[in-house]
Amino acid sequence: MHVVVNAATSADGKLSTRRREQIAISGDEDFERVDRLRADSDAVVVGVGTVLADDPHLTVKDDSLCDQRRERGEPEHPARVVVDSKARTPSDAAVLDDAAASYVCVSEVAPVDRRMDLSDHARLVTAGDDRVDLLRAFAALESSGLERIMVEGGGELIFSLFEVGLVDELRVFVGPTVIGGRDAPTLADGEGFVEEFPTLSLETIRRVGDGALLTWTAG
Ligand SMILES: NC(=O)C1=CN([C@@H]2O[C@H](COP(=O)(O)OP(=O)(O)OC[C@H]3O[C@@H](n4cnc5c(N)ncnc54)[C@H](O)[C@@H]3O)[C@@H](O)[C@H]2O)C=CC1
Ligand SMILES: Nc1nc(O)c(N)c(N[C@@H]2O[C@H](COP(=O)(O)O)[C@@H](O)[C@H]2O)n1
Repeated sequence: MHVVVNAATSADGKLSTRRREQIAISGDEDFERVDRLRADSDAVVVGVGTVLADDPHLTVKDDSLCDQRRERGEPEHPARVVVDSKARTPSDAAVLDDAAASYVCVSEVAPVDRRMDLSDHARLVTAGDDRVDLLRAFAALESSGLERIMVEGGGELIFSLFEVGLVDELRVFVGPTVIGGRDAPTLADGEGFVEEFPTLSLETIRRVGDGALLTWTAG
C-alpha cells in the first residue's frame, strides 16, 4: 500500500476558517492536479469531520480521466473512504451516493442502528474500540484491493496517520490566502507531537498558479 496525503493550506498553514467552512485555497491549476491524483488512486480517504464540514463527493471531475480509468479496467472513480469512529456520517452524505464504491471505517462504539443504516450505503470496516484503529482499518482496505491511497484530510486524521506511521508521501499546496485564527484547522492537528517528531524529506518544490506545491516523502 502507498499512502499519499494531499491538502491545501493557506500561506499561514490553515486548512479552512475557524468556522470550519470549506474555502477554495487551490486555484484551477491545483484543483486539476488534485483531480489527476484522485484519478491515479484506488481510494480517497477523509475523516468524518471533513464530511460533516464540506459534504465532499470525492469523485474524479474530468470525464477524460474517468475514461482513462475505464480503459485501464478500473472503476470510473476511486472508492471513497470515511474514517468515522461513531458512525456519524449522514446517510445522505454525497460520499455515500451511487457514483462510486464507499467504505466507512467505524469503531466498536458506533451505535448499532447507525451501523445498520450506513451498511445500506457503504461497506463497513470495524477496527478499534473507541476510535478507528487506522493500522487495522488500512490493512482491511488493502485486503479489499485498495493499494494506492490518497488522503484529503482533515487535520485530525492527517495527524493520526503520521502518529501511526502510515504516511508515505505528503503533497501540500500552499496558496496565496491568509486565513488566521487560533481555532482554524491546520494540516496536522490532533494532540500534537512533543518529542519524536516525524521528519520528512523534501522531494520537489514547484510553482502552481499563485502558490507552491511541496512534495515530501516520509522516512
Ligand atoms: N484545505 C484542504 O485541503 C482540506 C480542508 N479540510 C478542512 O478540514 C476541516 C475538517 O478537519 P477536521 O475537523 O480535522 O476533521 P477530520 O476530517 O480530520 O476528521 C476527524 C474525525 O475523524 C474521526 N476519527 C476516527 N478515528 C480517527 C483517528 N484514528 N484519528 C483521527 N480522527 C479519527 C473522529 O471523529 C475525528 O473527529 C474542515 O474545515 C475542512 O473544510 C478538509 C480536507 C482538505
Ligand atoms: N486540494 C484542495 N484544495 C482546496 O482549496 C480545498 N478546499 C480542498 N478541499 C478538499 O476537497 C474536497 C471537496 O471535494 P469535492 O469537490 O466535493 O469532490 C473537500 O472535502 C476537501 O477534502 N482540497
